[in-house]
Amino acid sequence: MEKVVIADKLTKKFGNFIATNEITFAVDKGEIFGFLGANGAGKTTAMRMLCGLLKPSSGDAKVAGFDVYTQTEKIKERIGYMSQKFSLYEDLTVRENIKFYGGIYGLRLPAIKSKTEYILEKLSLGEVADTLVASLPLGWKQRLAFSIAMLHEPPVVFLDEPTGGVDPITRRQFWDMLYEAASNGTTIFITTHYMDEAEYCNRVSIMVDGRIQALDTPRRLREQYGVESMDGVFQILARGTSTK
Ligand SMILES: Nc1ncnc2c1ncn2[C@@H]1O[C@H](COP(=O)(O)OP(=O)(O)OP(=O)(O)O)[C@@H](O)[C@H]1O
Repeated sequence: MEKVVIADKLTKKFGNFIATNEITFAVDKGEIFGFLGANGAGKTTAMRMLCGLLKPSSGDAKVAGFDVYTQTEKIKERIGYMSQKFSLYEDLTVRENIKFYGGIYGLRLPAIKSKTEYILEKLSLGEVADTLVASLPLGWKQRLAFSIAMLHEPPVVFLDEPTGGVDPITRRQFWDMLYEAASNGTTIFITTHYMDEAEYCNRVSIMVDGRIQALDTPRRLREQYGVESMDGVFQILARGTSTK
């Protein structure tokens, strides 16, 4: 199986403080990999290193076959990225946002046009194509932001708490998009605080104080810790408490 994200003892120190401590894992092509941890565990730091935005202190990592020390520009071209504070322009329309980001990702005008039609149709946004993004419901904005992160058809997409602030049904609709992208071979690397979402991942890692404390399928983690849900696993590992 092709490995799309590989981290080998990847470490980031800020002065004497070790934010990410020798994390090691490999994510398969088309896998949905959940990257969990309590606030301050080091997830964002790790993700920024993998996206080529922050130089590691030590260890190695490759994303889409490129090295995080020496090939950061190539990595940036080949990844999609969406954060909780996703960067849609609220004062542009849906159509204008797609066009703007298409241009940033280097798509030509005909490709932008066909992608625009595809996204409008797929997300049933035809009626609001010329409406300002500011007036859309949050769940619609999140799905639009994900579609825009996928405009240049990256092999891997990094999602940093992409579904914050919406209800479980709206989150589920977002996850339908993730499953479809993954089944088409896109690798999904996602952080979340929602444990229903952790259950949806193929595999989950849980970080505590900069280290990966557990990494397996949700089912095997539940079995290993003898609990009914990923929330139970998370409480034991990340919060140091048991809810059994
Ligand atoms: N530039 C920096 N300089 C110093 N310390 C930093 C810096 N960036 C992050 N840290 C520290 O590293 C630790 C890990 O932060 P990080 O943002 O990676 O955690 P996180 O798991 O993403 O948390 P959250 O879920 O709150 O986003 C925190 O204690 C944070 O204060």
